[in-house]
Amino acid sequence: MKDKLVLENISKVYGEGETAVTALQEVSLRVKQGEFVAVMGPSGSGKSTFLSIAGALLTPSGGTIAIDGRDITNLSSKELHDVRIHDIGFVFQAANLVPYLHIWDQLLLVPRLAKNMGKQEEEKAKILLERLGLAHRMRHYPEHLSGGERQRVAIARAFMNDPAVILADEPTASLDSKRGREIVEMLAQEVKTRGKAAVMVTHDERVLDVCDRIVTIKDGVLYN
Ligand SMILES: Nc1ncnc2c1ncn2[C@@H]1O[C@H](COP(=O)(O)OP(=O)(O)OP(=O)(O)O)[C@@H](O)[C@H]1O
Repeated sequence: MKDKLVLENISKVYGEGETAVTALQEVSLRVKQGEFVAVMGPSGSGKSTFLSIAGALLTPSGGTIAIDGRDITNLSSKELHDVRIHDIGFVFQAANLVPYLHIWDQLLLVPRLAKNMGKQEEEKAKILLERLGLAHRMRHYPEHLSGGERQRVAIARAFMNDPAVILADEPTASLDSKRGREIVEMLAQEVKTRGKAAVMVTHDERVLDVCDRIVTIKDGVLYN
């Protein structure tokens, strides 16, 4: 299978001089199409920094990143913005839904932002909502959904732009263990069916068996 996400020798130093903090040291990771990798590690070990760099939200101090075979390391901020809109789907700890949009518009916001709106996109949204058991919630606003339902909307939204890479930052943090597991299972299933590469930062040991591979970050060093 093809490598969809490749990070090579990534380092990140925050600040300068005496106050400089090395958050990542020569971290490398390859994620293949259809592969779901969990990243674990203690607080402050560099997990968020790693995910932000993989998601083109933060530029590394050294090393290279490629998504779907394209090197994105030295792109301009406008180009990185486009990479985030077209090539990456994010699922955050809290679902981060837009409070004043119902679920249907929430999903269609993605193609609208990417200026890629059409009948096909509506069809895609419909299929995702059905697959994630949300079809009957289409016209509901986030405040009227349960925590698990909100996370499922966040998952559907992450897949809307058909990205090469899915990045999830503790997606089960606000859920009880049963709901948390359901969410990760759904995420894994979509990753497999659609041939995405996924990386999930988690503290939740109960969902690790759903992942294909577990890596650990300690003091900025990644252990495979
Ligand atoms: N913007 C920043 N400026 C300076 N130092 C930072 C910044 N962001 C993170 N750090 C430092 O970099 C290191 C790694 O932080 P990071 O947030 O990546 O860890 P983490 O593993 O995600 O932690 P947690 O599990 O608590 O979220 C920590 O020492 C942190 O204090």
